[in-house]
Amino acid sequence: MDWVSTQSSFKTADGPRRVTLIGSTGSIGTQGLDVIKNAPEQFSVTALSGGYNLTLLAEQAVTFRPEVVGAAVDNVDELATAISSAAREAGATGYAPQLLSGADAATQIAGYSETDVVLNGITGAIGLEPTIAALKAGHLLALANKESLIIGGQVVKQIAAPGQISPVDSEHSALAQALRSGTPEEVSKLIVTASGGPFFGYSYEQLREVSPAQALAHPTWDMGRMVTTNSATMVNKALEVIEAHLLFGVPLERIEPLVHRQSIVHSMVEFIDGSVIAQASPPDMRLAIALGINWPHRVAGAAKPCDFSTASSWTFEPLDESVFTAVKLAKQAAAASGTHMAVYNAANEVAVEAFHEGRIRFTDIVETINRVLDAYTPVNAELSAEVVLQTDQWARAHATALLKEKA
Ligand SMILES: NC(=O)C1=CN([C@@H]2O[C@H](COP(=O)(O)OP(=O)(O)OC[C@H]3O[C@@H](n4cnc5c(N)ncnc54)[C@H](OP(=O)(O)O)[C@@H]3O)[C@@H](O)[C@H]2O)C=CC1
Ligand SMILES: CC(=O)[C@@H](O)[C@H](O)COP(=O)(O)O
Ligand SMILES: [Mn+2]
Repeated sequence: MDWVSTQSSFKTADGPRRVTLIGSTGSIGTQGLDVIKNAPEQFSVTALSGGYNLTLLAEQAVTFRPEVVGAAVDNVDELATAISSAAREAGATGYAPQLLSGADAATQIAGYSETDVVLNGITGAIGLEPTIAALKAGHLLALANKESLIIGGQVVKQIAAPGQISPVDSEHSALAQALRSGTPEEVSKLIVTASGGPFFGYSYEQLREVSPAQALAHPTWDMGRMVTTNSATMVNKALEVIEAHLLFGVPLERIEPLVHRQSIVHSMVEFIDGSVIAQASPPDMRLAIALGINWPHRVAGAAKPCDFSTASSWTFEPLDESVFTAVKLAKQAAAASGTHMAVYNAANEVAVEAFHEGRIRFTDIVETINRVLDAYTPVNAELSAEVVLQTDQWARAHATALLKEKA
């Protein structure tokens, strides 16, 4: 527990927090704006960064009136036109934000100085540069984009001040809350719960035949395409085990996945006296987002609590690691070197796209990660963001070539 302080020693502004949202048009981003809309006395929006959904981004901009708006599109005029037309439709006048566009817009916006908190809700390795920019600018980083921490590893940890990252991933928010119950020396185990995804109980042979539509039918959460697919392969749980290790400094052998089909207990900490502290709430990311952007303080009414007035059951069962090998593979990769997880993640991102394009089977996703890791030899260079990004590029190219051979 060396890094995310359970009480947060990181100094944030007193009073209302100014929030920058990276990936504002996605699942995390839109729920983040919902949290802010419901607590206007606690938060304001400084900057919004989206990808390609300019209609939604422009609507958000006109509603929340941030100082800066950015999109991934190449031409800034497209963004300007979208905002003018959203303003006209809403009858809004006199709003002229600073506009940014292109591949670098999210990073520039994450580093924009006039803010207190950056919610990073982008998907994938492209979140690394915004994560680093937010940390270097001295902002609290409410981190949903787990990939940036996992691939950045020690590079990100060295840039972050103690308590500068607040977890938004539901399991890590739960762990951070449970860890408030004891000292680092008193922690014996982190238990990371998993819904089990849509294919819980499937054999390997059954998994070979599943379709993209089936993989996107998550039993409990409504999320973006990448994280939903990762839940189905258990790559999401694999990434989350490594994320917990990096956030809380607990050794990998003392972090375990546990299937909990209801997604109500979001994770648990076992202490040395045999006590287990769990965090429970119905599956609603607004709770973790609200706590993340307001860390370490709770936001009243952020989400509904469990309803214990009617009978319900919570179940817990081990993950079948003979069928779902992603967690074991990630633990091996994370132990191998500081860049193996960048390879793991990049190979996964390429394979997930190929699966959704109908080019490979579901079981080929983890198989591809395995094969790219097997082919990887770390470069003999000091670990840096550049080395991580070069490794990411190598792994993408290698995975792409492997999948071409397969076709
Ligand atoms: N959704 C959830 O409940 C949870 C998500 N997470 C994590 O949070 C992160 C976000 O997930 P989620 O919200 O589901 O993902 P989504 O796919 O719903 O959203 C991704 C966001 O990133 C934007 N984006 C895509 N490409 C670019 C680009 N090149 N430059 C800038 N922005 C870009 C998208 O913009 P646009 O749509 O405009 O193209 C969108 O705003 C992931 O790391 C995920 O693992 C963690 C826990 C729960
Ligand atoms: C909501 C959230 O944090 C997701 O990362 C969630 O954990 C996905 O569910 P799985 O447990 O199925 O991976
Ligand atoms: Mn999660």
